[in-house]
Amino acid sequence: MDLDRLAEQGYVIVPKFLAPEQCHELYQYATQLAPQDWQQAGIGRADQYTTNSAVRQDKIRWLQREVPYENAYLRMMDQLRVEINRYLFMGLFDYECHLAHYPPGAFYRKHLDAFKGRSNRILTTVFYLNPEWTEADGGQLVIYGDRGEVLETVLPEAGKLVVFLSDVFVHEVLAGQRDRYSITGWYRLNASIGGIVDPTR
Ligand SMILES: O=C(O)CCC(=O)C(=O)O
Ligand SMILES: [Fe+2]
Repeated sequence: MDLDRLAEQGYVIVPKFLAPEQCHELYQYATQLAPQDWQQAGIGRADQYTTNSAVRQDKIRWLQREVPYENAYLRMMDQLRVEINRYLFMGLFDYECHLAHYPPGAFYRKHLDAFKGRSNRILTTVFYLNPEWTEADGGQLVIYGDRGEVLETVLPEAGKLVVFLSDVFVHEVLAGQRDRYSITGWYRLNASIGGIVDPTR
């Protein structure tokens, strides 16, 4: 992964972050989950959490260390965290992530993943699991610059990882024609102060 690029432009797109076999396993895992394994995605954290289908319509599943397939991904992202800290001195403290499933037609309107000075979400990672995704399938991630210009339009293709600063880049997920699977996560700083434990979600 090109950490210089991340440092320079605030985001990086890695077309083949994982080998095809690893992507395929995660894809199989995500697609065989039962409806009760998923929850309606919301906006906001902890006591500010609400669901709002006008803003986002995906279903999510927080990954847990107790589930082997899920732990494997978490451990890999832990390694990446150490690498980023070593190289960019970011002091990232931990990582949380969820699987996301966007059924056909589902979207996530323009948003930031964190607000300046208000959140401990520092870096967003999005990893895509979708084999043979084409332009016609839609479901692109659009990343905007600070004047509202389009910086990147990203196809959610299997193996691709996108990493960006959570409080800098407005982004959105366009509606697609197919079921769209991804793993979205956040590297966080430890914002616990005065013995008050900061909730992870
Ligand atoms: O799936 C994507 O491309 C982005 C998802 C996203 O923006 C989020 O979950 O906050
Ligand atoms: Fe987001």
